[in-house]
Amino acid sequence: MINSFDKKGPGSKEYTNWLEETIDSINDGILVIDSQGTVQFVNTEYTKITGVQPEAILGKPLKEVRKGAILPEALKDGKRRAGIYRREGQIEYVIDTAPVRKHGKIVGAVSVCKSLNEVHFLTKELKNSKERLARLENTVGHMYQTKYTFDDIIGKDGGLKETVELAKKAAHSNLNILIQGESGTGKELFAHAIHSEGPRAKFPFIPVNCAAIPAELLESELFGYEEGSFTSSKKGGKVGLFELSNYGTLFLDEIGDLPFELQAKLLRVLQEGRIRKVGGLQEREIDVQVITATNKDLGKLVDKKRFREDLYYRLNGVPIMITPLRERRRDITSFINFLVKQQTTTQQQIQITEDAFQILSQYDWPGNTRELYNAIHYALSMTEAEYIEPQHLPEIICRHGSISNIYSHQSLKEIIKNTEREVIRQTLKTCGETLEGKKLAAQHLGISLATLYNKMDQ
Ligand SMILES: Nc1ncnc2c1ncn2[C@@H]1O[C@H](COP(=O)(O)OP(=O)(O)OP(=O)(O)O)[C@@H](O)[C@H]1O
Repeated sequence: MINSFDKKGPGSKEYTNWLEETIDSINDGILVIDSQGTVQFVNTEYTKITGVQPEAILGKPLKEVRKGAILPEALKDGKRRAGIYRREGQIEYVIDTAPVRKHGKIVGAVSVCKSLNEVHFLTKELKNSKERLARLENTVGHMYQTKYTFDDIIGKDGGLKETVELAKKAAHSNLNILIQGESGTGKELFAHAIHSEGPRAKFPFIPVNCAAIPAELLESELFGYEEGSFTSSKKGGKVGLFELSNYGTLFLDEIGDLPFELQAKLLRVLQEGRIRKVGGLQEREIDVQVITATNKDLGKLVDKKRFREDLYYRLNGVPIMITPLRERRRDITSFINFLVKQQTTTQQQIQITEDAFQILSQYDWPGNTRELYNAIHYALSMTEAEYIEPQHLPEIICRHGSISNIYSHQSLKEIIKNTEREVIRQTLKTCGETLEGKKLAAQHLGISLATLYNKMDQ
């Protein structure tokens, strides 16, 4: 050991003081006895752990002041002992003991004690961290899983059946897939179904909406960045979505909105199968199936030079076109049946009247299936009876179906009878179904009670 006491050397007062201070600053409790078993030294941590003050113990035989002390055994048998458990009130600790030898002769013994409170604390922390990690893994696992399979796709009209068949084949290929169709036609649903059908199903499915991420962030989101590559960059850098979806599927929604500068970078990644983080030098191989979707006409964007032609062909490995709902009207019945069944209980048998159905099947559905779903959910919450009628549908859809369209299949007699029945039903709903309510309803309608009963029976 090299220190400033070398001149005075071990044995000097300064040296002893320095040694005591050193031992005192150790994080474990230390107690030393001499060859007679008398306590010669305790450090501050020993008092902290055991609660025993130095004046209560120093210069006294350890066996007398600490009943059951094991340290004097080391004087007799010269053995080391480790991990002896002790408890002092709330404080738990473990002791290691060892004899102190000089020229082979036992001249004393030392014990080192460690508080278990810290160990307990750290164990608890570790347990919490493990639980947090498990929760995170669970959440992240769910985040990266698909929600739908091909079984969730409803309908087969207007070529949808063939589209599903094509998508199933594409799922087993390694080709990039481009899904085109109007908003709400089910492009994202198809992307989920393709991923869950194919061999990549057990790996991540990562959806990215290219229109929702600011252009200046998109590149680092997709490819990641190295630490310090820009002022607000995170410590340790960031893993990009391409890398996160390795062996799985990256779903780039609204690909028509991908900034032109990024299109060249995406093309490079798709051609080379390698990515390089923003601000990085190293390249990393990736194995990702890329599914893209757009409700824009990508071909037209190419013509207008707003989308790179070479990228368009790269992405369009398997082109999937989803027909708009107005061109597969027969599917509307399947959607309605599915939604009504899904939303109602077995006791509550809600049906859709012919008039309401006519309106739904003649409407153009610019928002496609999404709009139809919303309309049916709206109607189900508007009706209190067991059938959905035109007045329960969203106003915009009702307004669209003209009178002649709505009633085109009915005779005038039927229209009058149905309208009368509906007016009576609404009036009774307001006045009540009791005798008094019926009298009031008849009065409101300007008919006798007998006529009201008569019409109610029809
Ligand atoms: N054929 C279908 N069968 C069952 N549900 C469907 C079908 N098509 C669409 N849907 C449902 O309609 C809603 C809209 O679908 P989705 O989000 O996949 O459409 P999108 O084409 O991706 O729309 P956008 O272009 O606006 O992003 C979703 O709730 C989806 O589950």
